[in-house]
Amino acid sequence: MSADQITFREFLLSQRSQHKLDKDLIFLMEDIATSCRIISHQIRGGAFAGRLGATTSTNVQGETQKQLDVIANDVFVRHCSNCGRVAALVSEEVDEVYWLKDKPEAGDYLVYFDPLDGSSNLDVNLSVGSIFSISQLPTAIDATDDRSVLRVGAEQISAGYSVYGPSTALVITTGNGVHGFTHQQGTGEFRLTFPDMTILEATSEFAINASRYTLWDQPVKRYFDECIRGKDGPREKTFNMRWTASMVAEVHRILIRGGVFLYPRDAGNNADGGKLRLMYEANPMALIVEQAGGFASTGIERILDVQPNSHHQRVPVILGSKEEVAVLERYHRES
Ligand SMILES: O=P(O)(O)OC[C@H]1O[C@](O)(COP(=O)(O)O)[C@@H](O)[C@@H]1O
Ligand SMILES: [Mg+2]
Ligand SMILES: [Mg+2]
Repeated sequence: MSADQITFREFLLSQRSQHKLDKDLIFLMEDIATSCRIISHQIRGGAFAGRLGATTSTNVQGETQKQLDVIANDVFVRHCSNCGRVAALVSEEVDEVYWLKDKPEAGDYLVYFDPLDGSSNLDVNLSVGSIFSISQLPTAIDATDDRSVLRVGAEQISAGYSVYGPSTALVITTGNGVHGFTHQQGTGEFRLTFPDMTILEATSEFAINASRYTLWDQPVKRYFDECIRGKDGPREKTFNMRWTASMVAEVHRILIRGGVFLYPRDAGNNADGGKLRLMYEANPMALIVEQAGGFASTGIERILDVQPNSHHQRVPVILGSKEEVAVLERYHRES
């Protein structure tokens, strides 16, 4: 371990002095790191403790909840409630907004999270993760009004995700670049192993669930067909494809070696507006991708500019290497 692999706390304290981070934000981010550490432990021991498999309950998305979805949600709620500046929590696994304060003040935090992302991978031992986003209330509000959590993505003050894969990683931004940490067995510390992560502008690797091909709109079909035609096609280069069914794993791969990830709105999810959720999947990942020099779009507009109309709203997602996202936006404009 080299000396510069500083701990998560040391890193946040250095960001505090450089970028005037609020001390309460540091405490909250440490509570989130603790949640990820505990969830990582719960997942890795899942098979022994009978924590794999589904519950009998469904969440607001109409999905059957995995046992670990519920466990991870409870861990986030317990730890994020420690910080006295948190006004409300919004979780993928819970219908209503969790208000922690009756009279929230200006500047209080709003924490949005997907406690377990890629949960269909759990029982087959593939990578999953957690995603979080933090915004602030612009003004004090007299009563707990759910509309006040509908903040535009560009207002986020911090976002991040963890991946529970071969190792446990935690990747964050506070608006000052993107930095990745790896969980160190033994000490339990998250140590800085990927400082200043950046996304390659050009790539020849894309990720999409190709089994939905017949459901796609023309711009996405055109993009996919051209990638598949490779060197002999209009793109004149060979493309590789990946699909892990876990957004966190896709985004982590893109931060490390570039690429583009798509979950478009299609004939199958059109009524819902898409598959992935704006407030705790698309927005945090869009902030991270943009902070790393990539771009995130619905195909039509920048994800961070989407005005939310519900805290479980879904949107089309196209994110990653700038050049490929630009091609896809152009195909949407031309269609
Ligand atoms: O089942 P599909 O179509 O492959 O969808 C996979 C996508 O759904 C998700 O699993 C949705 O997230 P959750 O597991 O948190 O519900 C994404 O992580 C992933 O990109
Ligand atoms: Mg998810
Ligand atoms: Mg989830």
